[in-house]
Parts: sequence; structure tokens; C-alpha cells
Amino acid sequence: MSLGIQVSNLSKSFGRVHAVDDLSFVVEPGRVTGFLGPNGAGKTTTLRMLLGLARANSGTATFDGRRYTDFRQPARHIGAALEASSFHPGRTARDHLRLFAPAAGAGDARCDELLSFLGLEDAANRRVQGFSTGMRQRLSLATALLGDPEVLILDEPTNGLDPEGIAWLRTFLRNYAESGRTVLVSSHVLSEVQQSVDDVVIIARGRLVHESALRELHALAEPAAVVSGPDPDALRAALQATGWPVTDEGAGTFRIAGVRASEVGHALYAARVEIHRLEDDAPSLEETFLRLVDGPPQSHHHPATAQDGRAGE
Ligand SMILES: Nc1ncnc2c1ncn2[C@@H]1O[C@H](COP(=O)(O)OP(=O)(O)OP(=O)(O)O)[C@@H](O)[C@H]1O
Repeated sequence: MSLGIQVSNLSKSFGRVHAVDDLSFVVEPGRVTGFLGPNGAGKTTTLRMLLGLARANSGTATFDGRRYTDFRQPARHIGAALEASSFHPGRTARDHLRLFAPAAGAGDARCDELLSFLGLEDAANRRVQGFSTGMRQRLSLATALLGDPEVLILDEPTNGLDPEGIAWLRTFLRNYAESGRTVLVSSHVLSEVQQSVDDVVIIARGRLVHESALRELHALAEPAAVVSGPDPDALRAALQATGWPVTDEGAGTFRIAGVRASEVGHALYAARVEIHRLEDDAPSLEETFLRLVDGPPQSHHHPATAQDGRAGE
């Protein structure tokens, strides 16, 4: 079985900014996990601590109990592409890979194989300074894959990719996880990774706000219904009589939060009010995500304790 990831009570401050604040979550092998949160939530800082690039003030971030720096050749087990991957601008793509290859136990043949796998063979001898963001992303991914790692950690990998590149990445990540390996992908937009991930870990202001399978996030979406009819006054009166929160959207259309279309239909049938349109209008997954990251901290593993989680940006 591949290595999993365990983050336990991890904290990191920069001066008075609690970038990561008592954060705990796990990432399971064989699944793609989305690591989500708005800009400044602490994703990159968490990943940097996981990869031994930043020191935690407290808590641990390990791979089945071992820190990144405990591995003799970490790049053979854990491949990572962080957002701010630095490339020497004057170096060619091939030279860049060859520079990182020894640490990952990879030879020149592996470098060429990855260049072609990522569609960079024609750019192999070009200097990175002329690369588009998407090409840099692909070169970062190639670098992360040098050691054929069991764990793959990618920070905002869809940035700069065209739709074709995003579709390719989705299939690639799925196959990678299906081979039993561990994939952690960060993003500040749920919809960008929604089709790729099995699990979600959502953070805001350095704290865990939600951790579950993606399908459980769907279940958090509060129902709502929209109804319209030819007699707005009668409709409004009948709806208000139910005690539900009713919003008048104009033109004889009303939105009712917290209930399903079937319940609204039943109430209006009982009130003998004619309707012309009635449908469910639950928030999208992205809206549910935004509501979570705007709200107070809460989680399965950590009952909310912070009164003031707004120490971030
Ligand atoms: N080296 C640093 N010095 C000072 N503050 C920092 C440093 N690195 C991060 N921060 C602060 O820590 C907080 C978390 O930043 P981080 O980059 O981890 O967030 P993020 O979730 O990765 O955001 P983004 O999606 O914008 O990359 C922010 O308030 C940021 O300004």
C-alpha cells in the first residue's frame, strides 16, 4: 500500500499572521484529494511544511509517520510541484529535468520519457524563460514525476492550463490514484478540481472547515425551490402562510430557502393556488464551498474552538 499523509495539529505563524492554525487532516492512498481554500487560506504554507521547506511552530506533517526529511531519497517516494516552482530562466527544459534527476534516482532516458509524456519534446531544448505558464506547469509535473513517486502533491496544477490540458491532467490524476498511489491537489476554486477529486479537505484562515468525500459535500447543499404563477399576490400569501423564508424575485417568481420543490408543490396544492413553474434551486457545489469558507471554523475532527479565526489576511 502506498504512503498516506497525516497532518496533525499543525501550526505556523508569520509574525501575527496565523497562516496555519492547529490544522489536522488525512489523505488516503488510492484517492485524489482536493486541498481547497481561498487565497491566503494557508494551503501553500501547509504543503511547504509537509515537504520540509518550512518549519512548523507546532504539530506534525508526515507520510505514514515519517517526515519528508526522514526519507533517504524523498523524491523517490514523494513528488511535488509547488506553485512557485522556480526555474532557472536560462536553462532548457531537458537540462532542468537532468539537474533534478539524480536525487530521484532517474536517468536521462526517464527525463526524455517524461518530456514526451508531457508533450514537451519539441520544447526540450528551449530555454524555460520563453515558456508559457502552462508549459511551466507541465515541466513542474515532469520534475515531480522523475522518481515515479508513490505520493504526488500538486499546488494549483490547473493554473495556466488550457481546457485540453485540464482534461488531460484529470485523467492522469485519476489513473495515478487508481494505481493505488496518493494524490493531493490544491486549488482555490472547487469547480476546477471538482471532476478530479474523490475527497476534499477545505481550509480557511489556516483552519480546517470541512473534510469528507466529495459526495458528502453535495449533501451539505441546502435545498431551495423557485416557484411562479399567474397570481403573485395569492402565491405570496400562500407561501407566507407556511412560515418558510420567502424571497420575492419579481415577475411573480418566489424563492423559498430550506425546502424542496415537492414540499412547496404540496403546500400550494393544499392552498389551491395555481402555479406555472416549480423547480429545485439548490446551490451549486461551488456556492456550498464558498459558504463553508466564509463561515465559522468547524470540522469532523475538530469541534470549533476558535472564536477569532480571522487572523489571516
Ligand atoms: N513567508 C511568508 N511571510 C509572511 N507571511 C506569509 C509568508 N508565507 C505566507 N504568508 C501568509 O500566510 C497566509 C497563508 O498564505 P499561503 O500562501 O499559505 O495561502 P494559500 O492558501 O496558499 O493562498 P494562495 O491560494 O493565494 O496561494 C497569508 O496570509 C500569507 O500572506
